[in-house]
Parts: sequence; C-alpha cells; structure tokens
Amino acid sequence: MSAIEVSGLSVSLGGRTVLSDVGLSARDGEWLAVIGPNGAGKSTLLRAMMGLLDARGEVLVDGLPARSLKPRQRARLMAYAPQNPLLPPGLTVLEYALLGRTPYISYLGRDGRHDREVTESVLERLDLAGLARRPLAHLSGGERQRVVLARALVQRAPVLLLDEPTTALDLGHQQQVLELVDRLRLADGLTIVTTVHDLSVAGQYADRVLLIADGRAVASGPVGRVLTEPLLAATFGAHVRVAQGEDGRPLVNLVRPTVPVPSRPAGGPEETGGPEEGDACSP
Ligand SMILES: Nc1ncnc2c1ncn2[C@@H]1O[C@H](COP(=O)(O)OP(=O)(O)OP(=O)(O)O)[C@@H](O)[C@H]1O
Repeated sequence: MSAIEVSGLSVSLGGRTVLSDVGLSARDGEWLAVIGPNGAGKSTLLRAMMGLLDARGEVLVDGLPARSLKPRQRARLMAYAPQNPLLPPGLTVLEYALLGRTPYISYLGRDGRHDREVTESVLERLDLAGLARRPLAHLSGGERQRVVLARALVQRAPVLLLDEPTTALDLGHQQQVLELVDRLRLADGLTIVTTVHDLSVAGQYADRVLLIADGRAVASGPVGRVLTEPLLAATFGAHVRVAQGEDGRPLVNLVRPTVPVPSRPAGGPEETGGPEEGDACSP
C-alpha cells in the first residue's frame, strides 16, 4: 500500500481548469519530485492534496480517504510546507515552529516538555537555534523559508509535502535542508513529495519524478526515465544536457543555445572593429 495515493485530481480556479485528472503514488520512504514549468499546477496539486482547495478526485493517505479525516488526524499523517505562507509577524521563531505540535496538544492544553524538545532539536538541525527568540518579521527570506520547513518537520507526520523548499536558500543551506529531509526519510521512512524547479536536485534526491504541464501529467517514473533531454526540451522549451553524476544519478545543466550570427548586409559600412569590452551598445 502506498503512503499516499492520488487519483483523478482536478481543480478549477477563477473559472479555469488548472489541474486536470492528475494521479500519483508514493510508497513509505519514497521521495517523489513534482516538476513542470511555471504555472503548470504544481503548487495547486500540493494544496489540493492537503484539502486546502476544492478538488475532484481522491487522495488516500495510508489507505484512508483524506477528506474523511478530521483535521487533527490529517495533521498527524500529513505535514505541508507552503511556498509563500503568510507568517504572523509578532510570533517568534520558536513560537511559530511549536505550532507544528498542535495536533498532539489537547484543546485546552499547552505544549509540554516533549513538544519543546522536538521543536528545539529541529531548530538546531536547521541552523535556527540562534534565532529562536527572534520575531518572524525580523528574518531574511531564507531564514523564513527554513522556519516554515521547521514547523512542518516538528509535526512529525509520515508524509511530508514540500512546495519549493529551497528556492530562497544559499547553496550551503540548500544542501543542509535537502540532506536533513533525506536523513529523516531514511531513518523514519518518511514519504516526501516536493515540487522543485532545480532539476538536478530532483535527479539527485528523488526516487521518482512526476512531470506536469498545463495542469496535466506528462510523464512519471524513475528519475532517469523522466529527466531526459528530449522530454525536458519539449516541456520546458529549454536547451539542456543531462549528464550522469558520480552516483549515476542525472545532473541537468542548461546549455546556451547557439544563435546564428547575422550576416553583414552587402555594401554595408567597412568593418571598424567590434565594441571594446565594457562598451555600452544599443541593441
Ligand atoms: N486563485 C487563483 N485564481 C485563478 N487562477 C489561479 C489561482 N491560483 C493559481 N492560479 C493559476 O493556476 C495555475 C497553476 O498555478 P500553480 O501555482 O499551481 O503553478 P506552479 O506550477 O506551482 O507554478 P510556479 O512554478 O510558477 O510556482 C497558474 O496558471 C495560476 O495562474
């Protein structure tokens, strides 16, 4: 049985179908990357899976229909880190991350020692311990992104949906976050579904890839079968080379298209030499 299984998911927004009959499945401990051009419907897919949008179709978590779960039950099974959440500016990093423990705290209760220990350990692992008392309004973009991820990890749910979790992060923090998520996946058997624009990240970390475009699934399968030059060129309209990393996983690199040099009109002005480096030139 898959940890998460989606079938026939369709969403309309503003009178337009933005997701059409999309399906996916990810087993326990599997990492699925959702890729596709801007506006393809990746974030919409994750939000619909979380029940945050009206959608047709079915989402099963651990074999249970997600729409039949109570919010607390669902929050214990699925955690979600959105791309651009609205953050309450007055809360500190620690207070916000502790909200991830809400599904485990009784309605009139307070967070306990275990909740604070779990939260502090996640903050530590995401390099945020030193910012624990800082208000959210006083964070940089990358710090905010790590705090949003921290709250999702603090939730300790077996299925983790991450929407572009590393876009605002510098190289070191990108690697730290991706490695941490991967370690948790291996240690606790977490199932990861993440949208990602960096296709090398998809190639390096995911087991399988779902490629969507215009709200429809275009391809899905093991990374090596989806991250291919013809498929990426056709879907993204980009010139890419797919190389193999040391571990045999695909590395996707942009290559500059070769632009034909325009020929000089016959009888035109004599060649006087091109502009010197650093010269301003009009198009
Ligand atoms: N509230 C809305 N009303 C109408 N259309 C919407 C709404 N929200 C999103 N859309 C449209 O739905 C489509 C899918 O958006 P979505 O954010 O899922 O794309 P995405 O694949 O995540 O894109 P990106 O890579 O740019 O983040 C886009 O065309 C977007 O303009």
